[in-house]
Amino acid sequence: MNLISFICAKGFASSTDGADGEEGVKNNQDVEQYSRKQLKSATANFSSLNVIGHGGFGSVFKGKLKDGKVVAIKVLSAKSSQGEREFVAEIVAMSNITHKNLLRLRGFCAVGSFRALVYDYMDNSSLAQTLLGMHIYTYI
Ligand SMILES: Nc1ncnc2c1ncn2[C@@H]1O[C@H](COP(=O)(O)OP(=O)(O)OP(=O)(O)O)[C@@H](O)[C@H]1O
Repeated sequence: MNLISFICAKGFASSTDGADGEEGVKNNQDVEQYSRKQLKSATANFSSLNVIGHGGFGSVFKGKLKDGKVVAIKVLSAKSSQGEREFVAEIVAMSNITHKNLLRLRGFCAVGSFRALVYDYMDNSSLAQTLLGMHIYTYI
């Protein structure tokens, strides 16, 4: 059994909604397994127009799923130092946490050598609101 099969066998992949928006830290939110086709159609075939950032994992695309949900899709780059273990570790760790101040991992895609993580999209204004809500002040 490979690592991705392990995730699925453990029951992380599901098509039902998790405890979105609930307060407190919850365990085992549902994490969906997306097909590459679903992510392609969400991002207009991973159009460079939809690239919103780059991180250690690879490029991040803004996308819209069939259900209308706007998401951030992190596609693992061949150049990334992160590999299969880090990919699986992120899914296992994030699927165990639901908190109003943390981005929700909605799902993942693992087809052939293609790997992607799908998060709720957060725009700058909601990020600023979250930070204000956390009462973060800077002292000079
Ligand atoms: N859920 C999200 N919603 C909106 N934009 C996002 C989201 N996740 C990532 N981004 C954008 O993509 C960029 C890269 O994010 P990413 O998490 O891959 O890298 P990072 O924050 O530099 O962390 P790391 O070094 O761990 O890869 C961010 O700076 C942000 O602009």
